Amino acid sequence: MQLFCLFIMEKLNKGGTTEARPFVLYWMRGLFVFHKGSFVKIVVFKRNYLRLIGAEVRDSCGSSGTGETPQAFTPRRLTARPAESEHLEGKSTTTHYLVNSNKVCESSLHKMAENSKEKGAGIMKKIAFIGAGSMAEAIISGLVTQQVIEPENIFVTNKSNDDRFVYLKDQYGVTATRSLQLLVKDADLVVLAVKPKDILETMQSIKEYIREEMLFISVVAGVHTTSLEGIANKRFSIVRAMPNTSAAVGKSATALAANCHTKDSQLQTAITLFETVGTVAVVEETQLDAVTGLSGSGPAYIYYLVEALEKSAEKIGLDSETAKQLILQTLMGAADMLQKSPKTPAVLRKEVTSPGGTTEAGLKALQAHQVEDAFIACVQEATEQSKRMGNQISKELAKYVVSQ
Ligand SMILES: NC(=O)C1=CN([C@@H]2O[C@H](COP(=O)(O)OP(=O)(O)OC[C@H]3O[C@@H](n4cnc5c(N)ncnc54)[C@H](O)[C@@H]3O)[C@@H](O)[C@H]2O)C=CC1
Ligand SMILES: O=C(O)[C@@H]1CCC=N1
Repeated sequence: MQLFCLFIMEKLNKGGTTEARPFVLYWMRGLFVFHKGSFVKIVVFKRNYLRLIGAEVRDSCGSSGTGETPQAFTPRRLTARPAESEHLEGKSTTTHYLVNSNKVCESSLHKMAENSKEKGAGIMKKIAFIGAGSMAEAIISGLVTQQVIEPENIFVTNKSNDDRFVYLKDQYGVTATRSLQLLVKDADLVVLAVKPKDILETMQSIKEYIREEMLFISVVAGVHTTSLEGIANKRFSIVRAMPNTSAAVGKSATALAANCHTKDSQLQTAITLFETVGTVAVVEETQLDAVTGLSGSGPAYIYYLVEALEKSAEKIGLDSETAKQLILQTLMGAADMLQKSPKTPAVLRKEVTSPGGTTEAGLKALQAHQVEDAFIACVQEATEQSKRMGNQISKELAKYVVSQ
């Protein structure tokens, strides 16, 4: 089984570049903690750095983003929690208490949390969340847990769910309001966390409150910064973020991309914010579709693998509880090996594979079913879908901008 984990890691890496390894590894670890439920912790693995992959991006500044946007001169790093689908109706799937179970990382974690607090204390006086769902709650939980900002200075709004307001107030002590003026007034940072389908309506309702000096963070999949600027009909600092649901356990692998109006200090604020819920990589905006296909959607691929392993365990006669425990520990062990060992996934895989042994027989079955190709196609298709969604929304917004 451990071998299968290494195999998946190898295949997912093949869909991108070797630079994707820390990213893949980080979300795998996040999944395991999320899956295990009771062993929850916040870990800010700042050593997981990603390098910028040079990419051309057109922005509202009318120029290529390469070398001009703040990310071009900022160290690229991995650092990064989910919450309200409307169906949750006030309830939450987010784990609220974050306990550090990793002794090795303890001192550096505390140091980093202190750094985040220090940075946050100076930069974040008021944060407004538009959308009070899974992603918003995940981030709020990280900020409150790490005492980056006083909870009452976190303002949230949603479309119509009052139970959700009560829940968030009780759980985190945040200020919930439907007054957009109160929400955004004096906010240094606005986090847009609505579904892509609600973007037009949301931006229309808040555009009059957007000020040039404010930092706007969008976690909305696929929606380009130029589309957000276009609909607001003004130029302002926007950082797009692509976290994943492992943010719920402080283990998101988040990627950020800033538009050309974003100051370096504002990008640092965004990094600090997402470091409270995991790791952060700074990329060009054009890379966000790939990030979405790899690590944004990534948790689902691993859950799918676990479902398949659970089915296989049943077929070979193991009881489900024993199988669950074996699968989870094998996943966690493989993730730890990948993180702590200098060996590549391929070398680690070979170490499990005795010539003529069981592993070799199992791997042959995977190859016969073209599992490698399937994983590569999976990540590529998810990436293409992110592009398609983004382009479709850009077109819809363009129609709106022209006709308004
Ligand atoms: N679920 C995931 O794994 C990930 C999701 N994302 C992105 O995060 C965003 C939010 O996702 P979730 O939190 O899962 O969604 P959700 O459905 O849980 O929450 C959406 C929130 O937006 C609010 N909303 C809708 N229209 C509004 C309006 N006009 N004004 C104010 N609030 C409004 C809803 O009331 C709700 O509170 C999406 O754009 C998604 O692409 C990004 C990364 C991963
Ligand atoms: O499936 C989706 O579209 C969103 C974006 C990344 C994860 N979930």
